[in-house]
This record gives sequence, structure tokens and C-alpha cells, in this order.
Amino acid sequence: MLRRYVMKALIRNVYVITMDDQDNRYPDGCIAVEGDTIAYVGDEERLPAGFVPDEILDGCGMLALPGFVNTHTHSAMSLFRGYANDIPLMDWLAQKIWPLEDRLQPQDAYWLSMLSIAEMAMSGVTAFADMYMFMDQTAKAVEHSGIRAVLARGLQGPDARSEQRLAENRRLWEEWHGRAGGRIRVMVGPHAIYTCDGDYLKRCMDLAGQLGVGLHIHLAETRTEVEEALKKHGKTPVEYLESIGFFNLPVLAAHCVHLTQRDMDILKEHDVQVAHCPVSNLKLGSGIAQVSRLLEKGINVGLGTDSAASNNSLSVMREMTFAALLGKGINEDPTVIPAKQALKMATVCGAKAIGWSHEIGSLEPGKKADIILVRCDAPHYHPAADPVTHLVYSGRDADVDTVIVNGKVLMRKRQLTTIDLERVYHEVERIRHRVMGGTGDAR
Ligand SMILES: CSC[C@H]1O[C@@H](n2cnc3c(O)ncnc32)[C@H](O)[C@@H]1O
Ligand SMILES: [Zn+2]
Repeated sequence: MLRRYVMKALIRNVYVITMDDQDNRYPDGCIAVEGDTIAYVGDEERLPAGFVPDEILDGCGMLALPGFVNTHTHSAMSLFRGYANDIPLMDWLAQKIWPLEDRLQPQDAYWLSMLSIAEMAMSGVTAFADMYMFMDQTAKAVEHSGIRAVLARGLQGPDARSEQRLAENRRLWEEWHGRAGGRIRVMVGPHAIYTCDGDYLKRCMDLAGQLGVGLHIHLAETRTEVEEALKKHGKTPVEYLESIGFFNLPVLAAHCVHLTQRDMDILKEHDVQVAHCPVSNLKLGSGIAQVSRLLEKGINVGLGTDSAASNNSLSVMREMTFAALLGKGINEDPTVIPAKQALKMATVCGAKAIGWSHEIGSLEPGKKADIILVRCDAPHYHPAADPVTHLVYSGRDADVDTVIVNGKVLMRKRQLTTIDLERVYHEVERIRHRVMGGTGDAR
């Protein structure tokens, strides 16, 4: 029988930040990769002698880190970047975004997702959680680009198309869950409690239960959402979801800005995973999540950008900086959310939030080789100090030099290897013209 040859790569002369439980670091370390998996992390003297690499990547002047995880986005919304600014969420959605989304065609989502994937990869994101329509197109973009993603069909109902949306989520799971070399997973995506009624939320829960996957939802994003839930159900959004048994399934909850102490206790009790999206929450004027309180309670928090329409960037590095600074600012306490905690949220906690910590989030033998190399020789990394501090407080997207997902190099020396950016720009302009008219300024 023929054995398939497994490619071996060695990243050497690199400052390795593992983000594992021991927080191991190797200032002059190396990482051995066999196929899609990390085989060794540590000092090169201890690298098993039998490891003979096919390829060597020189990491001199760079940090090696687990790839960043974007725990909440809508990648095909890249079309709307810069379109509707400086208005609150509910007006932004109802008056600006939803009418234009009605003009999208399925194939648009491939190119729009590809644009977002390119942007994410170029800022060190190796995995993302997405909720949107036309998800099979996003899945194709994930497959072709080589990135990793957890995809959910955004679900709203009841209305004339709500059953079809559920069927699409089921089909997405049938066709894509575990596919693309294991880089795609599927969740069920009820949009929010203000767009899904109780019966429809239960249909979503049933589907997630049948498929054995979790639910991805927007939760407690604005004060309006909470006030309306109190009026309609006599409960906060979190209390309401608990009352219908929603949290008996694994849940990834985006935003969680407006929470009571009791809400936080409920989230903790049910191990709800939180996607903290500080920049989108600031730009839409939604508020600032009480992340330090969530962390004190032992709730797991990852970082999300939300879409390029409300952020307007898909940089998890930027979210990391904002998360660390906002925590200090709103608590009037500089000890809150130290740099290391922010980096954990961007990596290992993000991986946990999207249900993938068994394979990604840290650099350890046996984990998937999702690795980024970040240049740390520019002026803003000098003088030498703790590189994590430099990364969180002065790091820039453009410092990301190399991106590896599942053992495959997606970007080398800032050149994408799987995405033809010029083609993506061309296709996105074509879509913009059709959907938004010549100028793109449809305001
Ligand atoms: C039904 S597909 C997903 C749906 O979500 C909308 N959306 C984008 N950003 C947000 C946000 O911050 N809060 C709530 N909903 C959001 C998007 O436009 C799609 O319609
Ligand atoms: Zn969102």
C-alpha cells in the first residue's frame, strides 16, 4: 500500500509565544510542523534528530503565535464598509443595511467573503465565526482560501422564508461540516431575540440539537434590545433565552453589552461563550461590555470584529488593543485586562469560544498548525520589553509577515499565496456597481 508523503516544515530562530496552559515561551525557539499538525515546539537543541524538514522558514526578528480567532463576523458584509456611518444599530440595520442586503445575489457572497478573508489573513486571523446568508458561498471561499471557519446561516422568523432558512442551515451542515480538510464547521445561527420569536428560536434549538452543534446569536447588544425584552417578556434577553432552554445547548453569544449581575450568573451557569466586539459596539454607540466582570465570574470571552460595515476593520489585533484599553478606562483601573489577558482573548479563549480549542488556539504538539509570524523589529517594538506588551499596545496589522493554517502557508512575506487580490478587488467593484450604484454612496 502506498503511504502518502507528509510534508515537514521547520520554523526556526523565532520567539515562540505558545499561549498554552503553562504560558511557555522560547525566545530562540522553533516549531516543527508535520502535515497539518504541530509536531514539536521548543528549543532547537531538543528537536528530535529524526525530524528532517522539507521547508525551513526563518523566523529571525519575529514572534510566532497561535493565529488570531475572530469570534463574530459577517464576512460577506465587506460590501457595506464605509456605507452607513454614525447611526445607531436599529436604524443602521432597518434603514440602511437590510434594504441593500435584499439586492445581494448568492455568488456575490463568494467574492465579498474572499475580500474579508484576505483582510483577516493579512492581519493574522486564522479562524473566524460567521453568521450570514448565502453561507455555501462563504464556505467555498473558506475552502479555496485555506482559512478556517465556523459558519452559521443567519436565521430570522417566522416569515415567508424562515423555513427555507432553517433548511439552508441544515444543508450547510450536511455539505460542509468537517469538510475542507476539517477547516469548516457549522453552527445554527438565530440572528437575535428581536428577529426570532419564541417558537422559531425553539426550531433553531431543535435543529442544533439534531445536528449536535451549537447556536450563534446576537445577544444584549443595545439598551433598546433589553428594554423591548423587558416590555415584551418581562425578562432581560438573557433571562428570556434561559427560560426557553436555549442555554442547554452550546451557545456563542455576540456582544453581551447590557447585562445584569443575574444575567452574568446565568451565562456562567450555562458556560455561554461570549464574543466581545468592542470596536463595533463603540462605532454603533451601543455601549461597552463589562468584560472584567465577565472574566471575574469565570466566563470565557473571545474577541470579534462584527462586520466591516460596523467596525470598519476585521482586525482582531485592533480589537485586542481596544479591549485592553477600554477595560482600564471604564474601570478607572490600569490593572484591568492586562496585555496577556487581551492576547488570550484573541487566541486561546477565542478558540474556546468557537468550540475549537481541542485543535487550535495554542502552539502545542498535536494541535493544528495555525501559526502566525509577526515582525517585531520595527521601531514600535523598540526598546526591547515584553513582546506581548508591545504586540497588544503598539502592534499593527502590517507587522504580520506569515500566516499558516492547517500547516499550509496562506501568506509569506505579506504576499497572499491562495488569493488573487486584484481579481477580488475587480469582482467586488463589479458587485458594488450593481448593488449600490456608480458612486457606492447610497446614503
Ligand atoms: C440574518 S444574517 C445576519 C444579519 O445580521 C445583521 N447584522 C450585522 N451586524 C449586526 C449587529 O451588530 N447586530 C445585529 N445584526 C447585525 C446583518 O446585517 C444580517 O442581516
Ligand atoms: Zn453581528
